[in-house]
Amino acid sequence: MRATLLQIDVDPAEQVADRRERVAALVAAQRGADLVVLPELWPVGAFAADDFAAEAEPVDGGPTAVAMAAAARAAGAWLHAGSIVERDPEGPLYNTSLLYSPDGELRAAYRKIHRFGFDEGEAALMAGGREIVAARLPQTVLGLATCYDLRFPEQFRLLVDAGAEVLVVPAGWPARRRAHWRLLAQARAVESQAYVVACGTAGTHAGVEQAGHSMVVDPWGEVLAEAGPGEQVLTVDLDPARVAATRADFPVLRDRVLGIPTPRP
Ligand SMILES: O=C(O)CCC(=O)C(=O)O
Repeated sequence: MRATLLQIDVDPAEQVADRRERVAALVAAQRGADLVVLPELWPVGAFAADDFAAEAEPVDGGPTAVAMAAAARAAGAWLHAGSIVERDPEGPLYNTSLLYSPDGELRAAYRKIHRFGFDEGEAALMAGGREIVAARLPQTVLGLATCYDLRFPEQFRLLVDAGAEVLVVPAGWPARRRAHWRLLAQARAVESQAYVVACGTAGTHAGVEQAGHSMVVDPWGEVLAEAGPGEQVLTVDLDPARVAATRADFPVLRDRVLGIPTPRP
């Protein structure tokens, strides 16, 4: 299973509509990939909170959704289109990831559960999702999480319980915490005995330098491929059978002890 990560440079000098068109062409050019992955909030920038409301769009029929559905069709690949600022018809904004099949059908939408910003930015402006999302592909089962979610192992346990074998994590991770990015991606892979496909952005927007260094980690925790700091296309072959093999050879997930009550001193 060939995965291609598109680590996009989110440059505020580039208009959102221009970036959307450029990225759609880049996705469409990835023929031969089984799965193409984009980062978190690449149209607007994960830290461009002042622009969230203006750039918010619906999941059905919004400009990014339309462009990504067409790009998935052109590439003939599954497309995890990173995330958009979703404007729900009921009002709230969400940080929502979109997954398209090779025929351009929307197969899953995941609203980021853990909002980043400590009462500012995304945490103040967006609502949080309440649903664990896993999606079956012909080759494997994807588990969806976004950026800050990487810090919350309990979400990944629920994804494992939902059958996930490849954990896809689009991000807009700051360069300042690049060491955490690598450590957490490897930790989630080791504890889940699953692949982690972590795709971040490059460049600097809203004054926040991005970490880049998108990576694919295997179920043993080894980094199979890693990008540098700039815009980059990173392609890696995954073997979904390695997930079951790792879980069978070293069956820690089987040894989980559940239901121990939490003491209330
Ligand atoms: O957890 C972090 O250090 C970064 C999280 C983040 O930037 C985000 O979720 O947008």
